[in-house]
Amino acid sequence: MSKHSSNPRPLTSGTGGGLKGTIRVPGDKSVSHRALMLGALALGETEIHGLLEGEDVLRTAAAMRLLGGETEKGADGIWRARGRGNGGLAEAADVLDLGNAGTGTRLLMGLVAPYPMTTFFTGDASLRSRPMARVSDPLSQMGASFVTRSKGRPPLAVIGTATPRPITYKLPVASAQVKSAILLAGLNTPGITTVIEPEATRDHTELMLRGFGIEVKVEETPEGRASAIKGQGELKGRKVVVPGDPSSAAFPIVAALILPGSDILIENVGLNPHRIGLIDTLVEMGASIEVKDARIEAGEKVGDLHVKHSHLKGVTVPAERAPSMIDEYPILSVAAAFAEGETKMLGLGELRVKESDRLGAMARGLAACGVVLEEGEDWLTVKGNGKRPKGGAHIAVNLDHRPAMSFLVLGLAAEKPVSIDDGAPIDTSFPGFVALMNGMGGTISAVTA
Ligand SMILES: O=C(O)C1=C[C@@H](OP(=O)(O)O)[C@@H](O)[C@H](O)C1
Ligand SMILES: C=C(OP(=O)(O)O)C(=O)O
Repeated sequence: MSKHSSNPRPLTSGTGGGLKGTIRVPGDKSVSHRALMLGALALGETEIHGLLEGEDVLRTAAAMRLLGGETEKGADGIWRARGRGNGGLAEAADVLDLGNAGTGTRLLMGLVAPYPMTTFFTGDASLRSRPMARVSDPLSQMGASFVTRSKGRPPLAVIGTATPRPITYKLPVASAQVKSAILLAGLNTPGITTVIEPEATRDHTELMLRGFGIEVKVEETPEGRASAIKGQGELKGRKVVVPGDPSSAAFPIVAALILPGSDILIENVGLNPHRIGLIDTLVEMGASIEVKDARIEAGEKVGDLHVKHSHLKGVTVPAERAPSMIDEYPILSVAAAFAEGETKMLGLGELRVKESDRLGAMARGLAACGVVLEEGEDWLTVKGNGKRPKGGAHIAVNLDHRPAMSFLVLGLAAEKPVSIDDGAPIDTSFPGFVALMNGMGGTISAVTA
C-alpha cells in the first residue's frame, strides 16, 4: 500500500518549452539542521541567514525548543538561536516529532545521548520505517541505551547517560548522519571521540563545529578519514550563512539539460567538494554546466551555475562517488533516461533505506514511463536511446520528496504528461519548487479531481 501525507496534493507536469531565467534555490538542508542544533545550544546569539524553511528543518527548530534552546525567525527574515552552552540541554517534556527527517532524527539522537535524560522520537510513516540501529549501536558503546520498535525503528527512546565514554568508531556504512550523530555525542563527552570513515562523506558537521569554536581534527589514515572531536569545549554563537542546496539545485539543473532551448543561471549554490558528485557526473555526460564566481562564504564553498540544454551521453558512475551525490541518484536516473547509451550507477545500496526505497521507486516509475532499464540489488542501469521517453504514467511517491520532484522534471520533457499522487512531501526540502520551476517556463500544475 502506498503512503501519503494527511493532505495529499496530486501534481502533473506536461511538455513545455525551454527554461529561462535566473533563480536561487532554498538553503541547504544539511547545513540548516546543523546550524539550528549548534545555535540553540551555544552561548550567545547565532544569526542564521538563508535557513531552509522546509518542514524537516522546522521540525528540528521545534525539537531544539523542546530541549531548552531558543530559535525564532525575526521580522527581518533572519533566524536567531541562543542556548545555555555545551552540556546545557534540558529534558524535553514531550515527544520530538521529526516528521519525515532522517537527518534531524539521527543527529539529535547523538546530541541528546550524553545527558542524564530520556528523549522520545517519532515521525511520519516514512521515518518510522527507517533503520536507526546504525546510530544506536555506536551511541550504546558511548553509554546510552535505547528502546525502539522492531529492527531499531522509531518511535524510540534514547535513555541518555550521565557518564558518557569517548569511542573510536569505524563506520560500517558511508553515512554523514551516523558520523555526525557520533561527533555530536562527542561534544558533551570528556576526551576525544573519533569517527573513521572508509569513504569520505559530507563534512558540514566538522566545519560548523569548528566555526562554533570546538576543536575538531581531521586527518587521512590508512583506514580512511578520521575526524576527532575534543569533548566539553564551549560553543560560542556566530553568524551562519546557509548556501543554496546543491541537492535542490539538481532538479532545475537536470530540467534545463533535458528541455531543448533552456538557458538558466542558478545563483549561490553550495559547492562543498563532498556534495558535487552529480555536477561532475553530468559534465562527464556532456552537460553544459559552468561554475561562475566560486567563493567561500562562512566556511562553505559557493558559486553560480550557468546551465544550458545539452545532448547527454551515458556513463558509468563508480560506487566511490555515491557519498558525494547520494540524494541525487533519482534525478540523475531521469537525466540518464534522456541520454544516448547506457548509464550504469553502482554502489546504490543506501538508496533502499531513504525516505522510500528510491532504487525500486525510480526503476518502477521510469519503466512505467517507457524507459528501458535493469535493476540490481545495489545498482541501476538506464538504457537511453537519446530520445525523450514516452512518459504518460501516474506515480505513487510514498512520502518521498526526491522521486516526486524527479518525476515532475521527467514530465516536463517527456512525450506525454507525468503525474504524481502527492506533491506535499516536496515541502520537506524544497518549498516553492513548483512556483520556481513554473517561473522559468515550467508546466507543473495541480491535478483537480
Ligand atoms: O548528513 C546529512 O545531512 C545527510 C546525509 C545523507 O544521509 P546518510 O548519512 O544516511 O547517507 C543524505 O542522504 C541526507 O539527505 C542528508
Ligand atoms: C535522505 C534525505 O533526507 P533525510 O535522511 O534527512 O530524511 C534526503 O533529503 O534526500
